[in-house]
Amino acid sequence: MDIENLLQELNESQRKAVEYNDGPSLVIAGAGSGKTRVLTYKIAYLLNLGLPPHNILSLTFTNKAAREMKARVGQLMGESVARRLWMGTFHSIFSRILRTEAEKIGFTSNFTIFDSADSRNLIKTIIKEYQLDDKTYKPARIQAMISNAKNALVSPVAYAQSKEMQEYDMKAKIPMVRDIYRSYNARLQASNTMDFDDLLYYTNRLFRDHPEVLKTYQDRFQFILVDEYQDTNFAQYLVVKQLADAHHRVCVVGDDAQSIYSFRGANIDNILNYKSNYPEARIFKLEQNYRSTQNIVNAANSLIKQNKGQIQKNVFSENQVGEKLEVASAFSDFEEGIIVANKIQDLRRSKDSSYSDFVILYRTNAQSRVFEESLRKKNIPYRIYGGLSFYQRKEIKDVIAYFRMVVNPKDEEAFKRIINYPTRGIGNTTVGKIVDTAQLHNLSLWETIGDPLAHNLNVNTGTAKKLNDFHTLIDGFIKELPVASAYELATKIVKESGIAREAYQDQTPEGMSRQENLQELLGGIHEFCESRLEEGEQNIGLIDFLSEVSLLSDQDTDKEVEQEKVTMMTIHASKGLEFKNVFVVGLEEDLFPSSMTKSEPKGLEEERRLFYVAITRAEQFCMLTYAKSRFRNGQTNSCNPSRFLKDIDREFLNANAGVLEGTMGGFSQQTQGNFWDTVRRNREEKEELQEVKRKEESIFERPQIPVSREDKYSKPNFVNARNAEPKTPLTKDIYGIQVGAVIKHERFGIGTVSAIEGDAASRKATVEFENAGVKQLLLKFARFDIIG
Ligand SMILES: Nc1ncnc2c1ncn2[C@@H]1O[C@H](COP(=O)(O)OP(=O)(O)OP(=O)(O)O)[C@@H](O)[C@H]1O
Ligand SMILES: [Mg+2]
Repeated sequence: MDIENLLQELNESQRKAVEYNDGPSLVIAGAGSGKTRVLTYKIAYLLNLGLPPHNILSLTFTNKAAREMKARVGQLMGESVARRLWMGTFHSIFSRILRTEAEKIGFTSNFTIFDSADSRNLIKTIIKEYQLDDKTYKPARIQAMISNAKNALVSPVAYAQSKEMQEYDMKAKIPMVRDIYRSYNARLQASNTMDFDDLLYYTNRLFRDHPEVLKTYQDRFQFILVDEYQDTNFAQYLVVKQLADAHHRVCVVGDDAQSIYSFRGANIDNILNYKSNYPEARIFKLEQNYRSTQNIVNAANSLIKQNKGQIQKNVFSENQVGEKLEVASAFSDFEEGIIVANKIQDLRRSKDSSYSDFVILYRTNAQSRVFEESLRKKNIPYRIYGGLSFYQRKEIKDVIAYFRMVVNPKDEEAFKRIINYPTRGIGNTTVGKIVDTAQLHNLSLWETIGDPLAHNLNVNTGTAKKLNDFHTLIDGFIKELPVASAYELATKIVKESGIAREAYQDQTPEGMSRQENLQELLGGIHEFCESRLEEGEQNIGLIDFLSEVSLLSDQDTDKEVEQEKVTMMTIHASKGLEFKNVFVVGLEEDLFPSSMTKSEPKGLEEERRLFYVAITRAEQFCMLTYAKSRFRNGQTNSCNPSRFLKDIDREFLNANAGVLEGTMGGFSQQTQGNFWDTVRRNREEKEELQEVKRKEESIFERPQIPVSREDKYSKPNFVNARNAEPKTPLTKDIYGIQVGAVIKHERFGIGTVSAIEGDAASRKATVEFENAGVKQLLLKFARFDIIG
């Protein structure tokens, strides 16, 4: 595309921001003003200037955001160029770098990644080994403390040496945290595994300790771009700084009013200090919001004005004035569900909208349940985004543990998960012995069972044989690793491990669902291989699949937005997205703002920013709802409307008489002195907050209501946006396809089926496509809709 035409699609300030590339720049602007657009167009602009795509590093907050940006750059500059960009989340980009450089930091390139549950399990084990009381040393709390330390780049040694940390831990009566931290890290390293925080921590260490490596990456990344900069933490900030130090060609965009991740260590100072880091930095402000109506923008402005600590911004919209924000009160959470479902149905008819134009945003995942019910009653299709993720399901985690074990046999948590799954008569006592022996000899669990006799593993011959069989089984898979594709090896593992047999013997509904999930997993791996092959890569092994899967975060567990479904998600997950119609629900004191944030002004301001993020997702219509009673923690409580409703200027609200009555009047903000407190002062608050949040999450875990499989969870789209059409289920004669049927295939477009052959898994259709010629589709994997 001609670059001049491209720049025409920007306003004056955006254009200036895109064209300035001589040094560091910061785009600071309110929601919907085109920050992400500036980054995307800047990439196109740089490519057009001749900068090779592999010299551009672009960091986003979610994999989904990266995919979208890549797709857009692809449209502008061609797909093959877009593919070569270094574009992804901090975690995915840095894990890629760490795999290449693993040896330099004491790992090997096949390291596996612990998810949060694995980390917690290891911490639990260590607490037990130290014979500490887990009521005092609460694993969740210790995990949060270690995570905070890592994000602040405090190593176990530095932790142990810090007087401040020690004083804090003594006061909190948990003086052994430093020992737990040390053991935890040593164990991770010994088992060649990293937790999520390590991906950032070790990248920093790598660059700090290996200047020659840093130099390589500084040279590679000639231009660095960061979206959602307000939510970067110290480790992320520092790694960007190190990379950009050589050339200062870095552009970050963000909005301090949308900083909502301080509980994960995000530090808004990064935005505020940008200018002191780079005195020569140019700052660009964007003021025009292109997303929302004037009423929505003005309402959001009036809300965020109530926060003391923020950079002054002027945000306006020249779109239509639009409708006022509607406020609705319900007698109960149940009724709230009905109100929202009715409104969706009305609006869909009156505005001829599609279901995918609607989103329901809530503060906590637990709130989705009532909406699931009310939408289902009305036959409104919906999708929960970031709900119980496919990869968190037990049977899937079990299979993934096998994969991890095969890729990295030292992986301790994976070992423990599968040593007796499917049941093979290796009990806890034996596992205990293996763990003890491993520690005694400084070996991994895997090495210990490799030669039980040599290591004096005190087990009887029967058990020794079982261990030996297990070892042989896994070893067989390991041998296949270099030669088999991810799909081939995964299929072999599912079969030969006995997992498939176990699932297929179980004909209960749960068993059937397990079978479907296994099928779905293998189908997904197949697609993954196919799409990578299409992208020109070769030898797509299990390790490639595993790297991709381990980095999927909550926000990425989506199916595609284009589907004809109402979306439900937490506000945290909605960052950066936009929808025509937005419902922000559960606007009640103690829920939103949540009870644990109310007592401190900083917490309250963050909650208010969260509300700001929610409202600013809306393009045309926004409804705010609250219930007067709600079922929580096993009982029905009466609730008061959120004080935030009062924060919005009445002129932008459409509230029936009495709806706003009882909202907290005259709530006065305490003066906060210096809003951005020192790290030290924050620490206690943050930990407490995290602890309560975790607790809340576990209390509120969504009860599982049997719904259709698709709605029950959402499977991450790790392939790419091409999987846009609803997936054909993988069961038997499901294809329901006949000769003569007209189908729409996601890649080949429209075509007519001319023949069908083969049985069950190998059933194939020959299709004459209008524009893609004749193709044979393996129905098990083909993605299409029957349209006639
Ligand atoms: N100059 C423009 N002309 C037309 N549309 C625009 C322009 N700038 C931005 N938009 C559109 O406005 C919407 C918001 O833009 P974008 O998502 O880039 O904003 P943002 O500042 O990143 O928002 P957020 O803070 O929510 O992440 C998008 O749909 C984008 O395509
Ligand atoms: Mg954005």
